[in-house]
Amino acid sequence: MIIHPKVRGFICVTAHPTGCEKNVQEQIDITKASGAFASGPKRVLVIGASTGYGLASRITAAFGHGAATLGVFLEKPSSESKPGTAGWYNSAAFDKLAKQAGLYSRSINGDAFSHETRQRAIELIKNEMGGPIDLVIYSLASPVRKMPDSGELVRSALKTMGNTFTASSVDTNRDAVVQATVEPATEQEIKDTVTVMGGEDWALWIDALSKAGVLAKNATTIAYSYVGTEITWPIYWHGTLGQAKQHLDNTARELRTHYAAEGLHAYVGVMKSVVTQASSAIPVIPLYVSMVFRIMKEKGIHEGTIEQINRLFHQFLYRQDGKTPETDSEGRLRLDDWELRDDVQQACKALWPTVNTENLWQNTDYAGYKHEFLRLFGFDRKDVDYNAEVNPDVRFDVVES
Ligand SMILES: NC(=O)c1ccc[n+]([C@@H]2O[C@H](COP(=O)([O-])OP(=O)(O)OC[C@H]3O[C@@H](n4cnc5c(N)ncnc54)[C@H](O)[C@@H]3O)[C@@H](O)[C@H]2O)c1
Repeated sequence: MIIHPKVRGFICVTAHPTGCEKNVQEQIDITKASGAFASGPKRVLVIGASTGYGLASRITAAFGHGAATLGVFLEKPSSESKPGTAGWYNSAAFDKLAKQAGLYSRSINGDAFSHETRQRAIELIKNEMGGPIDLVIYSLASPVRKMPDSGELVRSALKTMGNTFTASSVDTNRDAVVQATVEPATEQEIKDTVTVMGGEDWALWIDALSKAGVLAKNATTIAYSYVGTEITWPIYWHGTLGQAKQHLDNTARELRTHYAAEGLHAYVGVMKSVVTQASSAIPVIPLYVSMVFRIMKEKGIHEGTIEQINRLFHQFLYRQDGKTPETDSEGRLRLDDWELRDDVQQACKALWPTVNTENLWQNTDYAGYKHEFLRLFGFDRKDVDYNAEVNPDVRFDVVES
């Protein structure tokens, strides 16, 4: 099959296996080059392990610390007419490269919200991993959750609260700056978004692992969050997603209290904005990312997904001096500290009202955004011949759930 990008709205419906493998290799190389890690986790469970922050976490744990990793994700292999998803190819590449490096790697392809998937994970930990999990990364991004007991499908809504909000956004199909209007959510939509993207499922995972005796004493768990800035607050932090993320903050507090005797360290990690499949789908974010990337690159403080997670492990979770990580007043780890620096945000605020379709490419890093978006699916790499035949049917050691 010859595979080229086919972009539909904010998603690319094709992915390239060779490009995805090279992306994974590149993240491994960056992790290795980021220096020796202090003592770290031994057995790691990553929920949402195939793309974005979850994949970067799996790579950092395995190739930075030599940890055994169990990854959970929901991806599709290739079919007769279609290549597999990027997360499928990333996970296949990770599995191959981890095994080549002598690292334990297992993957479950299934719905992380279901009790069955939790049971599958517990069985694998008990039967194969040789000890309990000492780090649980929760990195799911999903628009829908099938409730584990009732089977009901609950959908999240990307909406504001209170008033309709209109702001500049970029239509990535037409490369045009447009005005995007986001409607206020109903009470039900707010509740549903919290059900899908809040902390309930994270707590169910921790409960299940703990009850099954496969969570180590003094284990760490972290769920990723986003707070952002005044520019994105109306759509994110002050919108339905922000409500869900505040629920995540509450869940972290509850987990710390509930599992105090077990010494569980439960954190929310507030991350910077990066280009992922999840963030591309949120109005305003791609334009904000194009702006803030330009400013952070100019200041020499730009980080991508893997650099953020490397820093999370180095400077927060597994510090050389063995100290507990610094947190904000809410107990969260702030990896968005550089993005929120005053000089960065002042520059963003000054640039924001001036950006239009004509100056988009010059005044922002929109080119960088487009490039990174295609890279998510294994495209736009100079070292891959996209006109060459490639086998889309990539198999690896994966447990279907
Ligand atoms: N992208 C950003 O800029 C950004 C910034 C801060 C925080 N975050 C947070 O990081 C977390 C991960 O987001 P991302 O941007 O890396 O997203 P992503 O789209 O790259 O990854 C989502 C992962 O979830 C998995 N997944 C989705 N539904 C699933 C299901 N039902 N069962 C099993 N796996 C499922 C996917 O397979 C994938 O591995 C989210 O909580 C997000 O809010 C993202």
